[in-house]
Formats: sequence, structure tokens, C-alpha cells
Amino acid sequence: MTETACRLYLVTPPVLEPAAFAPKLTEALDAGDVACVQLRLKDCSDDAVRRACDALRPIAQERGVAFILNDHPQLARETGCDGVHVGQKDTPYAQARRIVGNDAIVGVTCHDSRHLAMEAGEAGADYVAFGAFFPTTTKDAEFKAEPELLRWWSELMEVPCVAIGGITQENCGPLVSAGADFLAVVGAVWNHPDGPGAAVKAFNAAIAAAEG
Ligand SMILES: Cc1ncc(COP(=O)(O)OP(=O)(O)O)c(N)n1
Ligand SMILES: Cc1ncsc1CCOP(=O)(O)O
Ligand SMILES: [Mg+2]
Repeated sequence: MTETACRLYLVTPPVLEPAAFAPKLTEALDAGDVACVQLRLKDCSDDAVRRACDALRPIAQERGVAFILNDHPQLARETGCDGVHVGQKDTPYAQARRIVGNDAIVGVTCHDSRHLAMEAGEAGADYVAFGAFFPTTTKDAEFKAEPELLRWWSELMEVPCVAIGGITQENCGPLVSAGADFLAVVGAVWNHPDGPGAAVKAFNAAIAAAEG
């Protein structure tokens, strides 16, 4: 399929049963273009994270899709993930980088802050993530970002930017036009009434339409 400049970054639901989720992930990844999958499990043990990595990581990596673990650099390294995503209250960027190594991806949450993003970019982050752009029920989002932030960042910086928070097939156009390199999505893919495959196809079409 045609590769677009802005690509989809799937984030898993915060609670999942790996065996039940594996076919949903497969359906999503076989439906269209996805750059990356983030395993984002909340309130569960390290062993549960390891089991989920072992079940889901091969599904992504066998398809050439990067598999990134949220919050846990050490587990990301131990389980063979392609990288880790860290937030402002997680392991600091420099420590995460030391743990996963220079070849791994490290992404950093920067909320709505130009300053945090410059800091992360200068430190060597592989991407900076801004959000939440829209209301979301997936997380209590304390920060609200505007598309203008993506425009400013992408015109000034080489480091890719990820947009997150309440993004749907219907509202993503302005984020794509503003220069988002990736759209990170939970609910609009896993809760889509026609299934995750249909959701990915609809996102690919919406991104292509916004890119003109
Ligand atoms: C791509 C992406 N962007 C932002 C986040 C949020 O990270 P964080 O602020 O650490 O919050 P939690 O996701 O850990 O609750 C993310 N995970 N991924
Ligand atoms: C992890 C995270 N960080 C900011 S908003 C958010 C949740 C995004 O989920 P959804 O795509 O369902 O709004
Ligand atoms: Mg975090």
C-alpha cells in the first residue's frame, strides 16, 4: 500500500488478556498501514507485562511493525521490544536510554509543552508526544494540546512528533494537516463498532484524505 507521511501508532487498551487480544491485534495490523504498537498496561505485575510482551511482540515484529513498551525500560530490554515510551513521571529519558541502548526507540511524553519537547529532542529522544488533543475516556488527561503546537514543532524540528488523546477517524484531519508524524490511538481502534481492522482502514483513508 502507499506509504503516507503521517502514520498510525496503535496503543493497546490498559487492561487486556493476551490470548484474547492477539487476534484483535493481528486483525488491526493485517488491515492496513500501522507504524508502531505500544503495549500500555496499567496496574499489573511485571510478570503480566512479560507475558503480554511474549504473546504480542512477535505479531507486530513479524509484520515489520515496531513494538514499544510503555513505562518499563528494563522490561522492554529484557523482552526484546523495539523501544520504550516514558512520561514525565516515569524513568527519566537519559536513564531509559542507558537501559535500552542506542539502537532502541525512546519516545517521551511532552504534554502541551514546547520546553519539554525541546529538552527531549535535544537529549536524543526518537520522538516527542503531544496531547491530549481531544477529550478522552482512556486516561485522565491533565493537559490539552492544540494543533498549532504540531505545526510549530514540525516546521522547526527534525525529531518526529506524535499526537495523542481522543483522536478518531473523524477528527484527525487537522492534526495530519498540522504536521503530526504519527497519530497514537486507543479507543477509536479497539472500540470501533466494525472491529479494529475496519478502524485501521478508516484511519488510513482519513490520513490520506487530509494529506491531499
Ligand atoms: C505515544 C504516547 N504519548 C503519550 C503517552 C502518555 O505517557 P504518560 O504521560 O507516561 O502516561 P501513561 O501512558 O503512562 O499513563 C503514551 N503512553 N504514549
Ligand atoms: C495515554 C494517553 N496519554 C494522553 S491521552 C492518552 C489516552 C489516549 O487514548 P484514546 O485514543 O482512547 O483517547
Ligand atoms: Mg507513563
